[in-house]
Amino acid sequence: MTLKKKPKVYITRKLPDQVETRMRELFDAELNVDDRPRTAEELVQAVQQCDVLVPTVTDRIDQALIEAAGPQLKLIASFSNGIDHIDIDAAARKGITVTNTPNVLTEDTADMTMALILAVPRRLAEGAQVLTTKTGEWAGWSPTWMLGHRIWGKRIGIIGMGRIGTAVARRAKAFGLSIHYHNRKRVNPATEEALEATYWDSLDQMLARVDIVSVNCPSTPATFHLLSARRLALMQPTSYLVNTARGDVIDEQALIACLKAGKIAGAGLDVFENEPKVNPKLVKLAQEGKVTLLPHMSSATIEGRIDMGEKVIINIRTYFDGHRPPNRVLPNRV
Ligand SMILES: NC(=O)C1=CN([C@@H]2O[C@H](COP(=O)(O)OP(=O)(O)OC[C@H]3O[C@@H](n4cnc5c(N)ncnc54)[C@H](O)[C@@H]3O)[C@@H](O)[C@H]2O)C=CC1
Ligand SMILES: O=CC(=O)O
Repeated sequence: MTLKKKPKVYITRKLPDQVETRMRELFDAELNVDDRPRTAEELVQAVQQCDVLVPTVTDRIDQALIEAAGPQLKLIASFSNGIDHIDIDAAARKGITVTNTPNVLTEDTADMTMALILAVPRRLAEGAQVLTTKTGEWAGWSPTWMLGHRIWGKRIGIIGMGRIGTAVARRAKAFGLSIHYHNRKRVNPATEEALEATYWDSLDQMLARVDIVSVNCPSTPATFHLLSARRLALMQPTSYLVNTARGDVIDEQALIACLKAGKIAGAGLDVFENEPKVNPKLVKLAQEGKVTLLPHMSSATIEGRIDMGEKVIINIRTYFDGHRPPNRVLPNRV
């Protein structure tokens, strides 16, 4: 699809300066310099005027919005890896192409997942807090104070052995964890062999046998509350749960109940069911040292965000040059 004039591109959030500069050069770009999240009404107005919408994970691109779009809207080039905020089927029905930005944030997200895997059993946030709130005063080293749990030699169970899950497995192996995973399908034998990974067809069985569970699958109808009250109850009381994927893969209320009852030892969460709201009960559990909470920042590196912007630009350019954009998301492929 070739446009004679520059495509009108509506970007919903502030992006790194160099990405915005390039977008201004290439497109008729409407930026959001104040970074105020756009309202549903503003998004409706935008899709009635722009050729390309560049949303992020904080925008809801649902069926109603897509149906309200004008005929000129051809492409939704999301500045995100996950695409659960977009109704891909509704877009396909309207002939709108959807793209995302995979790969470039894999390693950053895996790093932060590993950071949580280390932080929760080793009480990193609690320890850091001691010196932050007490203005540097503490009683000094003690043989029995601030004891956490060793992760070396333990078993990690990864749910979703895709790009990020595999990158987490590589890191975890280097930290002396044995790798277990559950995925829609088994990964190729070479990857399994390199990671010395054990595949569990049954998620239930894996949950009962591992010490740390890492959630790395997308949010889809099939993964909604995949970690339900029943499945959380299968985990060992000494085990930990880390989620850097999407909040709704875990039944958050059930997780809170499990943590309060001591049915699992702790959790590290970067994502929440009702972002940006965080359940106050989770905040309280964080204050008690039972969970470590991060504000959805697993992919937050400047390098990653610039690369994501570059991918968005390539997807838009390729589309308007008449080719299939490299990161096209197809319906029913989530
Ligand atoms: N916290 C953050 O800042 C970030 C979070 N993410 C999240 O991480 C997710 C994963 O990203 P990638 O690894 O790049 O995706 P990917 O598509 O490479 O991997 C996802 C894996 O999950 C598996 N899967 C899907 N449905 C499943 C199910 N029902 N049961 C078991 N396995 C299932 C897939 O087969 C695939 O192997 C994204 O969808 C996004 O939600 C991604 C980037 C940053
Ligand atoms: O959560 C972030 C993403 O890009 O997906």
